[in-house]
Amino acid sequence: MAVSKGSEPWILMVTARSPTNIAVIKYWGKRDETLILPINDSISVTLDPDHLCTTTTVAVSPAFDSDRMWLNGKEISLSGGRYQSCLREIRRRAGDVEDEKKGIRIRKVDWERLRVHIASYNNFPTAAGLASSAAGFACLAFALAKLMNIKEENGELSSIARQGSGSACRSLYGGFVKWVMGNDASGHDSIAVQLANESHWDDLVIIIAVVSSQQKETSSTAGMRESFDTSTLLHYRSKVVVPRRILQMEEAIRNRDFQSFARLTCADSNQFHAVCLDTSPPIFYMNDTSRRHVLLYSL
Ligand SMILES: Nc1ncnc2c1ncn2[C@@H]1O[C@H](COP(=O)(O)OP(=O)(O)OP(=O)(O)O)[C@@H](O)[C@H]1O
Ligand SMILES: C[C@@](O)(CCOP(=O)(O)OP(=O)(O)O)CC(=O)O
Repeated sequence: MAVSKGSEPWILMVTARSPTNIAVIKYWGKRDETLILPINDSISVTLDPDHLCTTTTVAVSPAFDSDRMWLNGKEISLSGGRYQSCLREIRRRAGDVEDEKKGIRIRKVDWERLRVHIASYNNFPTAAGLASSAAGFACLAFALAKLMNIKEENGELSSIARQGSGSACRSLYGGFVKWVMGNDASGHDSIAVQLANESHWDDLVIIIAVVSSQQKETSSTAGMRESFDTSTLLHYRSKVVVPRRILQMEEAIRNRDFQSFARLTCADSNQFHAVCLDTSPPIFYMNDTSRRHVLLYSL
């Protein structure tokens, strides 16, 4: 039983902050939509949390009668499969929690019954192509894991964040991160691993130019589903191009070889947009400003 010394209803809270990550070899396409298992490995750079980040507070109290969430101040529904998967996976692993000062003791079994409230803020545009789902679900998984005293083992937290949004598994680590696609149908081997920490290449500067803060017309989830179903280029890319590029990108990062890093990043981003164009009906994520910049950087 969850108990407290006093008669007042108690509340326990945890606040966490997670940065977003930008893929330099992109994830686009799932082999399993429910578990969120990708068709290729991907590599990203995690940004400094002082810039683009999510801040999430999670709270538990016997006074709460349902799980609820507010995103950027507005209540959102938690009925979507992704939020439910994260909550279920976290509750399954929850441990005992004791707060001696407040006189609160929560046993492992209590977590099935106790409800949580979640408040999350992104300090950058949501659903606009800046990986809000990555920072958001990484932060959610991390904050809930702290609240419920979960011991992180073998990338388990990255596997839970992945079930919220694929790219989120990479935001749990700083520096350069690879999401290994894995082979197993259970998804246990589809986790993120750190390739190099944030100090490895500390004179690398990332500039984020926000060319539009409007919500995208096609979400990443819907877009990659349509590409998977209709684009032949996507399947060629995932089987032939990406495995080669992953090795080249790992080498470029290891050697801090900016020429190769920039060339591969631009080539992979352009191929991702080519896959979107090869999708039926085609998807356009670039606007006139981003198109002008792609031309500028290719010169
Ligand atoms: N802080 C957050 N906490 C939990 N979920 C979030 C948070 N921020 C965004 N999301 C979820 O992620 C969705 C947006 O994901 P989507 O992949 O479409 O856009 P993005 O991640 O901003 O861009 P991209 O994937 O192209 O980089 C939102 O509609 C919401 O469901
Ligand atoms: C273009 C991308 O940013 C797509 C990210 O897609 P999401 O991770 O947002 O998709 P879901 O797994 O369906 O939530 C490339 C990348 O981050 O690797």
